Amino acid sequence: MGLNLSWPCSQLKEVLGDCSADGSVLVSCTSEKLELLSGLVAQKNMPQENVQLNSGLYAFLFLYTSILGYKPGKAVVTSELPMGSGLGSSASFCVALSGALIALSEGFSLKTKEKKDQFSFRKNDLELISKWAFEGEKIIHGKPSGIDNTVSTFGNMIKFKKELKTTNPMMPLNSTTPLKMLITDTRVGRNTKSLVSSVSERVLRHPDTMSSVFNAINSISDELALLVESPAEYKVEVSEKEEKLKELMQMNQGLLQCIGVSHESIETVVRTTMKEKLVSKLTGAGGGGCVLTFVPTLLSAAVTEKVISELEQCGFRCFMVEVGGPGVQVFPC
Ligand SMILES: Nc1ncnc2c1ncn2[C@@H]1O[C@H](COP(=O)(O)OP(=O)(O)OP(=O)(O)O)[C@@H](O)[C@H]1O
Ligand SMILES: C[C@@](O)(CCO)CC(=O)[O-]
Ligand SMILES: [Mg+2]
Repeated sequence: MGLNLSWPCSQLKEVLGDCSADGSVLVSCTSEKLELLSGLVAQKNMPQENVQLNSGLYAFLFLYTSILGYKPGKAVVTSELPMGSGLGSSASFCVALSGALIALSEGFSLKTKEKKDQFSFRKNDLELISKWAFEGEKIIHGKPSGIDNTVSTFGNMIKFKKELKTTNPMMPLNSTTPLKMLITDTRVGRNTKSLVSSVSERVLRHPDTMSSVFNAINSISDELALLVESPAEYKVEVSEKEEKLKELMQMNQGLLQCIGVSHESIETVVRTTMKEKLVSKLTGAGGGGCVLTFVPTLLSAAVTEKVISELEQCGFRCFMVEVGGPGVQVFPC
């Protein structure tokens, strides 16, 4: 981001007071602490165009001082994800940071894999990292569900249901077929926090209707989870499965539009891809940001290129990805 900021450890201690930093003991950021953190950031007089980064800096200072205390250190952050675009950049940032800080914290030892210089976290550590990252997400985004930090930590595909308080809210899915998606970044900036609160306001205005829409979205998620785990061995089975997936994505986009998180730019992507019978849905909080287009196994390269070129002519940016991947990993430098 081209920012280079530093705070003397003595100043952090003076402003934030004595703390018994311990990576294994989770704490939440209180509003008083947030006020102190915002004071530390405000004195850097950052340019106005960077103001949206402030919440990330509060999360950074909170996680750093809560896990490592006032130990001196240098953190360099680089990212390939577009920020504030619905790809979970805020959670990835918090997970990567928490992972690195936990790995450096006292009394912590990483499990060494056979491969030289590659380390891995134990399951309990991953849970801890995800929880710390959730605390960071709360600073950035107000009321996160926990889905983004969970996926960023554990990787692969996860079915996540926030209300499952009694049991684990997450269930890893064993996907039987690779899923390819075209990501289109509309480059329309938006903010997860304000989008989520606009949905809450709509819920207050139309509680019954919104509740029915949420139920429908829940059923789509359940159906999708079953679908991705169902085996498909033959071409015909694969294409049947893909048709169902397309239909679920299409219905999901319709419902997301209904709760007010679509955007003109998102609808442009939906219409452009629809010309080639491809289905798209917004991702993350919506309101602009990124859109996912499902890429069927047998889609020809010519059609893919045609769609990408048309989307790029609208000023959008496209990336081809496969769903799933590893979660948090640590490599010593
Ligand atoms: N790599 C990063 N480094 C520092 N801060 C970051 C980084 N990524 C995200 N942030 C912080 O998070 C904010 C964006 O979070 P937001 O939740 O709105 O977007 P997102 O996570 O990309 O999208 P979504 O939550 O919808 O998937 C940024 O304005 C910044 O404060
Ligand atoms: C929009 C949202 O569902 C994901 C943001 O990437 C919000 C959340 O679950 O915290
Ligand atoms: Mg986010």
